[in-house]
Amino acid sequence: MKYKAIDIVKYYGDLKVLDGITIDFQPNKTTCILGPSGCGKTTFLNIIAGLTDMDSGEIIGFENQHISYVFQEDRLIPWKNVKENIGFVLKGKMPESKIEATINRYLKLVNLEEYKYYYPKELSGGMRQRISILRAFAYPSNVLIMDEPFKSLDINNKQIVMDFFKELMAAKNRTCIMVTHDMEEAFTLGDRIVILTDKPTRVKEIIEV
Ligand SMILES: Nc1ncnc2c1ncn2[C@@H]1O[C@H](COP(=O)(O)OP(=O)(O)OP(=O)(O)O)[C@@H](O)[C@H]1O
Repeated sequence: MKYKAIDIVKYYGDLKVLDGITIDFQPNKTTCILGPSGCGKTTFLNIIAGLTDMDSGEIIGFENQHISYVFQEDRLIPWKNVKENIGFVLKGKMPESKIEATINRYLKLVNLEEYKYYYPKELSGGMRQRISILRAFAYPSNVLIMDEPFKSLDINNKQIVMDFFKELMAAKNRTCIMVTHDMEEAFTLGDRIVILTDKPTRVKEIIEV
């Protein structure tokens, strides 16, 4: 499967946010997108995910794909426990009988089995973000979109969650597109790094790691 964004242009009113962004995404690899705050990274991810319309350009390969999206802050449902939060996205995606086993397998992979019946408010920020990432991986998607998933974490938790992300990427083939503003994070996790400029937002450089 080829995943491409070709010459994407996006305006919000008179503001030209994206000025012809072209990127090839390598299948089953991680592409990190780096750029200054407000340059349009989230907008670009939303266009790929089909959540935001573009003014011109072409998105190839993402249509009819199962996409998992991890947002900057965890989007766990507060009144559901860990098991229910993961089970919720798996419902209808696999036989009911497989759901519990899938949840157990993923929780075990990250040593969070004992938190299965905890509610989000009973978990640390790092644990909640790990569950969000875990949920994205448990969902049978082939594309994983992540918008600064480590942003809200302190330095210790960030390292834990980044290691965990690498473990999950190694365990399962996914094409991952991750936005970050942290160069070190991009070099640690990315196979390809795309650097965007600001005003107008274009691709400045593509680095193969
Ligand atoms: N729905 C919207 N309507 C109007 N303007 C918007 C909308 N969403 C974003 N913008 C503007 O578009 C620009 C890009 O926003 P976007 O959130 O995509 O940038 P970003 O690079 O992800 O920012 P950050 O790094 O701070 O998260 C900003 O100037 C923002 O104010």
